[in-house]
Amino acid sequence: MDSYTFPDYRLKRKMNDPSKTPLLLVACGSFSPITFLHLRMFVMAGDYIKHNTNFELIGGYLSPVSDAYKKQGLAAAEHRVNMCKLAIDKASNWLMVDTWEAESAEYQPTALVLDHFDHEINVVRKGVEAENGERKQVHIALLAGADLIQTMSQPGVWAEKDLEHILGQYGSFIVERQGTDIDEALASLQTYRENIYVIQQLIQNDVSSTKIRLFLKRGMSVQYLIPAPVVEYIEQNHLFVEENRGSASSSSLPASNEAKGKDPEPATASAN
Ligand SMILES: Nc1ncnc2c1ncn2[C@@H]1O[C@H](COP(=O)(O)OP(=O)(O)OP(=O)(O)O)[C@@H](O)[C@H]1O
Ligand SMILES: NC(=O)c1ccc[n+]([C@@H]2O[C@H](COP(=O)(O)O)[C@@H](O)[C@H]2O)c1
Repeated sequence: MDSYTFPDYRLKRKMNDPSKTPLLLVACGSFSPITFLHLRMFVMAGDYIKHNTNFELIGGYLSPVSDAYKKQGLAAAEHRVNMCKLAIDKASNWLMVDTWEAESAEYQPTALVLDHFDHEINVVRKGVEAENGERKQVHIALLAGADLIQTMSQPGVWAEKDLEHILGQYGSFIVERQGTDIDEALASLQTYRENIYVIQQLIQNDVSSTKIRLFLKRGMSVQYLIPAPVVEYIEQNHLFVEENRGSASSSSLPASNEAKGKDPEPATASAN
């Protein structure tokens, strides 16, 4: 990780409304490959935040998981990072791709990933400018689909202290997802309810990376389901033609892979 630098070129430097609480959204995921829904999640959250909260968004990050996650269908981190960058390059003025997780040789649990952002934003950069040169600490939050929050009630996938850390300290914006009963998913997370914001998908879109990989494997087009430069990149690099299965196992991986019908891996999420 010698060459790693935290990207901050699209972070808001000064708040528009200093009476609000500055907020940063972080989406952790495989992005194998990135889809329009991954990007829509940020936009839906942006609308929700603007109309329903007292937060002011100062930026958003995609954080592709490390190759050590070994999930079925996980393309090499280098490709996943490149695809994420191509997806946001010209299409967004506030989203960035952070490669800290992807460049790590080891799997980084989500709690540690959020700590990394907290450090970069609130310790290194001392938050964001509010008014009269004064700086405000930025609230860091996890942006995720309902299926991810559902795994938080499944035994062995998340360490209890990680849940406390993620939902108690940081909080989460959850986008509804077809096939997941949000009330059921939140039932055992009531302690953290005031830190969990549920966003309705007013136009249902259930595109997933799994479906994209399946189409590609069958030689079907994925045009208009994922960004055009990503379609081009996949073609040029002959990605997802064969399902690439993770091989090695690691004791620090969460069991969600198994729970979601992915490569079974032994579990126990670590915590800080
Ligand atoms: N259609 C969707 N609706 C709501 N959330 C989604 C959707 N697609 C992805 N997400 C969310 O995006 C985040 C990143 O997900 P990830 O890359 O693991 O996506 P995925 O499309 O579910 O992948 P895969 O199909 O490979 O399991 C997760 O929090 C996931 O819940
Ligand atoms: N214990 C944990 O920290 C934990 C458990 C499950 C998933 N996750 C994260 O959620 C994201 C999405 O994972 P899945 O693609 O397996 O749903 C990944 O970034 C992964 O690292 C973290």
